[in-house]
Amino acid sequence: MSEAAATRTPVGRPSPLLSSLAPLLRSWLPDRRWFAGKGRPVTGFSLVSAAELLPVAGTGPGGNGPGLLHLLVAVHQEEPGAAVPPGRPADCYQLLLGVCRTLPPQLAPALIGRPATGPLAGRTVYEGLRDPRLTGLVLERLRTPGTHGPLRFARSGGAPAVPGGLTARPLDAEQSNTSLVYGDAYILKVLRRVEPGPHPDLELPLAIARAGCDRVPLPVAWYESADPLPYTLGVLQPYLSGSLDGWRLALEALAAGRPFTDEARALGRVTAEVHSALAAELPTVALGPALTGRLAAGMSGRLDEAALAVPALLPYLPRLRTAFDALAALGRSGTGSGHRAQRVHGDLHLGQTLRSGAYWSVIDFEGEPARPLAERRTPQPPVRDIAGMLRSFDYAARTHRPWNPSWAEGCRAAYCEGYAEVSGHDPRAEPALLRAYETDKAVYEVVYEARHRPDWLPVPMAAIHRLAAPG
Ligand SMILES: Nc1ncnc2c1ncn2[C@@H]1O[C@H](COP(=O)(O)OP(=O)(O)O)[C@@H](O)[C@H]1O
Ligand SMILES: O=P(O)(O)O[C@H]1O[C@H](CO)[C@@H](O[C@H]2O[C@H](CO)[C@@H](O)[C@H](O)[C@H]2O)[C@H](O)[C@H]1O
Repeated sequence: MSEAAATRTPVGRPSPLLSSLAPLLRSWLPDRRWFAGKGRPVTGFSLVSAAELLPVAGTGPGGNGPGLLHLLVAVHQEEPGAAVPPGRPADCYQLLLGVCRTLPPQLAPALIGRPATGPLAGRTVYEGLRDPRLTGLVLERLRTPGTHGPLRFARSGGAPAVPGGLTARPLDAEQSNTSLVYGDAYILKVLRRVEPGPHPDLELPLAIARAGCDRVPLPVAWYESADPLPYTLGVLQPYLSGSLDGWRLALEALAAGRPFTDEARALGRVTAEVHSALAAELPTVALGPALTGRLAAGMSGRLDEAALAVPALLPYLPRLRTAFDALAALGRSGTGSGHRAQRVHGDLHLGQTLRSGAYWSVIDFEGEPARPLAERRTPQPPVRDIAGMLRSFDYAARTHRPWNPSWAEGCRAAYCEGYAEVSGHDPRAEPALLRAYETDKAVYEVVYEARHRPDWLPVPMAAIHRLAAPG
C-alpha cells in the first residue's frame, strides 16, 4: 500500500502494521460475505484504531501465541468510473486478527496469510473469530467492564451476570456481520462495517426493553471504541436456543401446502407491540409535508442509484416514481397528518423473527446495512417495517414452486389485521404510503440481490413489475 493512498481518508492514518497486512487484506477482504464494497477495486487501507487484545509478542521466535489484534481499518475503493473524491469517508471495517507462528491444522480454513514484510513478517495471520482460544478471551472482556486501549467493554445493569468458560461456535449463517454463539446461551454479534455514533442494534433493543416490551433479546453486554470516534462494535444477547426463524417456518408451511395466516397475524401483532414500545421511548415527529417530501425525494434518489447499478430497472422508472410522487402529495394534502414518524426496525423481514415455542421475538435492529447510520436512525413511518414484512411473504411464495400468490395474499391480509388489532390502525387504510414503501423496499432488494445473490434477482424484479403496473 502506498502511504499516499493511506492518507486519503480523514479518519485513517498510515501505519507500518497495516502496510504489512495490506497485500493479505487486498485479496481476503473482498471475498467476505460482510464486505459491503464488492465489485469496486480496493485502492488502499488506513488505520482508524488498533489494540492488542492479546499481545502478539509471544508469537515471535520461540513462542506460538496466539496474539489477538483488534483493528478498525478504513478501506479505500474506487467508485465505478471515477476515483473516490478526496475527503469522502472510506468504509471502516472491524477486524479481529489472530497472529501465531504456526496455524493449528483445524484452523487452516481461517488462514488470511503470512505477511512478507513489516512488524508481522514471518507470522501467520488468521480470522481470530474462528479460534476458540481468542473468542474465549473476547467473552472474558465482555464479562468484565472496563477499557482496553481504545476499546470499552460495558455490561447492562439490569441483566444477570454472564457466566465464564462458555465455548464459542461461529454461526453458520449468511449474514452482514459475524455472530458467535457461546454455549448455546448467548450470541455475540460482531459488527463489521462500522460508523461512528449510537448503533441501532444496541440502542433499539435497550429502548424496547425500557418500555417493558420483551419481544427482543435484551443486550447483556457490548463493546465500543471510544478513540478516535465512538463506534459500537459488538453486542452480546441471550441466544434463543431451539428457536426457528419465520423464513424457515414460512417455507415449511409452503412446502406442506399449509397456510401461514395464524403466524402472519401473530407477527402483525408483534410488529405493532415493538412499534408501540419504540414510540414510547424514542422521539416521534409528525408526518407533515416537509417530511413526506424528504422521504419521497430519498426514495426517488435511491431508485436512480439502483437503476445505475441494475439497468433492468430502467424501463420501470417512470411508473415506479409515481408511487413516490403520491407519497409527497399525501403530505401536501394533509391526508397523512394524523400519522407520526418514529424509530423503526428498518429491515424487517421473516428472517428477523424467531419463534420459541409459540412465542415470537424480533432480532437484528441494524436497519438496512447499506444505508448510512444517520439515515437509519431517522424517524420513519412505521409502514416501512410493515412493507418489509409484506415483501417477505411475497418472497417466500415466489421462491416456492409452484408459485402460490394466494398464499402470500392470505399472509399479507392476516399480518395487516394482526397489526390493526394491537395498534388500532390497519396499514391498508393508507394505500399510497404502503405502495411507496413497498416500492422502495423492492428497489432495495433488487440492488441487494444483484450484489449478493444474483440468482434471486427475479424475485424482487417480479415485484417491481407488479408495483409498476398501472391501476
Ligand atoms: N438472539 C438470538 N437467538 C437465536 N438466534 C439468533 C439470535 N440473534 C440472531 N440469531 C441468528 O443469527 C442470524 C444472524 O443474526 P442477525 O442479527 O440477523 O445478523 P446480521 O445482521 O449480520 O444478518 C439470524 O438470522 C438468526 O438465525
Ligand atoms: O442480512 P440481513 O438479515 O440484515 O438482511 C439482508 O439479507 C436478507 C436476506 O438474507 C434480505 O432479505 C431479502 O431476502 C429474504 C429471504 O432470504 C426475504 O425474506 C426478505 O423479504 C428480502 O428482503 C434483506 O433485504 C437484506 O437487508
